[in-house]
Amino acid sequence: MINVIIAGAAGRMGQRIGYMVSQHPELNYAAAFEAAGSPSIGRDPGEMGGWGSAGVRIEEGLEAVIDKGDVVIDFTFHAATMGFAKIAAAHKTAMVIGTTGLSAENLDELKTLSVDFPCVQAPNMAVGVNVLFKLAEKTASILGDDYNIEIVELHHNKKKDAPSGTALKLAEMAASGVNRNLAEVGVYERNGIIGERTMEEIGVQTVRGGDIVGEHTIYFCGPGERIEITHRAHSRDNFAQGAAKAAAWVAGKEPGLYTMFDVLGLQDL
Ligand SMILES: NC(=O)C1=CN([C@@H]2O[C@H](COP(=O)(O)OP(=O)(O)OC[C@H]3O[C@@H](n4cnc5c(N)ncnc54)[C@H](O)[C@@H]3O)[C@@H](O)[C@H]2O)C=CC1
Ligand SMILES: O=C(O)C1=N[C@H](C(=O)O)C[C@H](O)C1
Repeated sequence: MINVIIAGAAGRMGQRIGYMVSQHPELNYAAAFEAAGSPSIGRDPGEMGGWGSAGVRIEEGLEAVIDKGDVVIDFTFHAATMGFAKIAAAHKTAMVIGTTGLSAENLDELKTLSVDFPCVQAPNMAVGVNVLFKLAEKTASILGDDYNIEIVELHHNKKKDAPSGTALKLAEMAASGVNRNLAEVGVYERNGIIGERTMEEIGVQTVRGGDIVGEHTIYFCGPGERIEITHRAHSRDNFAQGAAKAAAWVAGKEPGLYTMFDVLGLQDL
């Protein structure tokens, strides 16, 4: 069995990942931890989530549990994630990172750290979204420069980062399909007398409200027609299943930075 350590075990994702790990035939829920001072410390994450006993108690900090597992699954907060990655790299323990809001500098640092440990990092671990990433790139490359590309994402009112990591990755994939650099053409807000839209720009807009789990639409708007491709998450379970799948895949792999395309075999599509 592969022993799994779950970071942020009391969080919305940490809870569902715990359940999926407990159900996975190759995975064992070996340890859980939370931030210092969390009221969940000492509690059983399964009992907290209402799915039975996980057989572990939530501890404080990764250092307390790092020797108990083969892989750390992290869906927490970007500032914390980079600290966990340093600890996992030092212990050569595999990691699955689903936390979003990582900066370009964070991702560069992760790449450097990954010479010492195998790590899967992806802003969305649902199968359907990873297919959508590929569709965005292909559709953009087929339609070319005559179609305006716009992305709209909707999430719950507790989400801390914007735009979502998924929307940013969608924009990056579409930009790659039309040979543009997202850093140069991404537009994240429009307000006032902004003038006509340029053909090059790729718009990314954010909606926050209620308990929306996550929705992403990419629009290709051309002369006389438009294509809209939407992914809607009905619950957090697809993300959590993807995280469990990634953990089973990455344990024992060679050091390196991997994505869900590697886990799902979509790299060459
Ligand atoms: N890649 C994917 O498929 C998905 C990624 N996410 C991302 O996962 C992250 C978490 O999302 P939610 O679960 O909704 O948030 P949440 O706020 O419900 O859970 C985060 C948990 O991390 C804990 N935490 C924060 N700092 C910590 C630290 N230093 N040490 C240990 N635990 C710490 C918090 O106490 C909390 O329990 C976000 O960045 C979100 O965008 C969410 C869904 C899917
Ligand atoms: O915070 C969330 O909830 C989600 N975050 C991810 C993101 O930022 O893309 C993935 C998913 O849409 C849910």
